[in-house]
Amino acid sequence: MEWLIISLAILLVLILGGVGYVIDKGRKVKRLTDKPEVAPRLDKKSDRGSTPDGTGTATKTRPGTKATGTKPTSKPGTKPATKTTGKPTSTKPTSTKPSTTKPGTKPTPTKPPTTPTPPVTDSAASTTADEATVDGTTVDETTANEATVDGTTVDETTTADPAATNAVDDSSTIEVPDSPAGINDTIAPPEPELEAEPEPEPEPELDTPPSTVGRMGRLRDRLARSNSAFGRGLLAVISKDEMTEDDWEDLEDSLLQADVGVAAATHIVEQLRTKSMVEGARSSEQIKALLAAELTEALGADWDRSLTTNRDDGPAVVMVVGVNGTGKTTTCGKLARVLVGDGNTVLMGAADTFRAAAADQLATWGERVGVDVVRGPEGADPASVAFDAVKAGKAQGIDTVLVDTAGRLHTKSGLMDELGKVKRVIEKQGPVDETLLVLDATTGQNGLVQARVFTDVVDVTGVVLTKLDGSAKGGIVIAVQNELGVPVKYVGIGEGKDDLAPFVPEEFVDGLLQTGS
Ligand SMILES: Nc1nc2c(ncn2[C@@H]2O[C@H](COP(=O)(O)OP(=O)(O)OP(=O)(O)O)[C@@H](O)[C@H]2O)c(=O)[nH]1
Repeated sequence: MEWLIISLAILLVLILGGVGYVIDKGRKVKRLTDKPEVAPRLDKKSDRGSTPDGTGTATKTRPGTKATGTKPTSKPGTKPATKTTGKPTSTKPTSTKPSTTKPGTKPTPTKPPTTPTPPVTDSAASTTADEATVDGTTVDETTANEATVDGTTVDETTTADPAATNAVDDSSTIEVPDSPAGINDTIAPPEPELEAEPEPEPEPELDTPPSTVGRMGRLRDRLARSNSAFGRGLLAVISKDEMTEDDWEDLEDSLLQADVGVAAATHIVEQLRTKSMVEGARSSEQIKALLAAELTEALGADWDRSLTTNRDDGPAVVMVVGVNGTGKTTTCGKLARVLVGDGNTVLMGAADTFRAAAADQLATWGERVGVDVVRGPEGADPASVAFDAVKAGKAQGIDTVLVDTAGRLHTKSGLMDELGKVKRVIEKQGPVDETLLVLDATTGQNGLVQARVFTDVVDVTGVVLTKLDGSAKGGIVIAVQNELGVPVKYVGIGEGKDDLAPFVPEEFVDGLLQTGS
């Protein structure tokens, strides 16, 4: 009996042992078969990681976040390890979406590829830790990391969700190279194309204006053509064999028609009659010679027609004034050429701020001979422009500053006062050496009325008689001088750039009577 009990006990132990072994085996088998079940849980978590906002997934693909050393897969769609270390080849410089950050975490600021960003591994690690928390279950860090590094899971996610794949790709684009050298290799900005050195503009060829010496003589034919009626009328009268009383009267009429003026015409005829009688001149050639001498005398052969063009203590200042359209600006331009041709340095001041084109016109004239123009904005105070021009001329050691002024009607007292102001303001810099009144020869006696008003306001030192080439009334020169008591210093005999000549009475008369031909 005792033996039987012992045998049963042994049998029981054996049975229990066998059962235990089987159970244990079964558990092991179960554990083995249960392991894949973990994956769905982790997959689920991975899915959550790529939640609708698309964040998290990209971070998970980063091999840099590996904690267990599990081999990353190299399936398509996953980023090769080299990319996480910032290797340049697949970096997409355009894709720096902050969507690669997890909700609640600070979005990675979008930065240009060259801007260093925080190390990816740190960010990824913290993301992994966050996941462990977000999961809501107690997941040890290793499991969390496993989830992170489970290439299969990630691959499934990225394959299933193209957007997530993009996110993965995008995430890699914000990764920075390990070294500055890497940066340079990858995203060095394209070499800026060196701009071709601009060809230096060729120096404009400057004109060399011809000397003014004998210029009027060279232009005598043009003067003769214009005044041919005047000249022919005079010659026709004096070509008679013997001058009668009527002939002397006809001669006086011819002078009056040429705008010589009554007093001057009467004086000229009286002088001529007397001299021809005294000298016994009878032939037309003799009378013609006497007439030429008389006209030259009337033109004031002794007048000082020189222009002050430089001074020791600063630039000579020449102001150009007159009514609208007489040719002031043109005269300034031509005069600049004359002065340059005579060896002076010149600066022009565009004080005609009323007519915008005047300054441009002046600049064009200046460019041809290398003369600068000081100008102000349209409508600027002409006095201040004139002041600035003279100041600049002084600073630059210029010989002559030419100041063009706006045309103004002599009847407008406000405008005439303005002219007085311009002169006074210039005088704060130094004296105005010359005030040239520009008169249009074709306006005849009306020009004299204008001239009188101008001389009252500004001290006119000389007259420029323009458009003499288009006038049959060359006698105006005599009238102007007699009326104003100031000499005609220059005459305009055409629109050409060098058609301004210093006035020389002998040559004027020569052109008129064709005595030299
Ligand atoms: N035929 C001829 N035309 C001239 C002469 N001088 C000037 N002109 C012309 O006269 C016109 C007026 O000349 P501008 O110099 O513009 O006259 P301006 O006095 O400055 O004019 P405003 O500024 O409006 O007062 C232009 O067409 C010139 O070419 C000249 O001696 N002969």
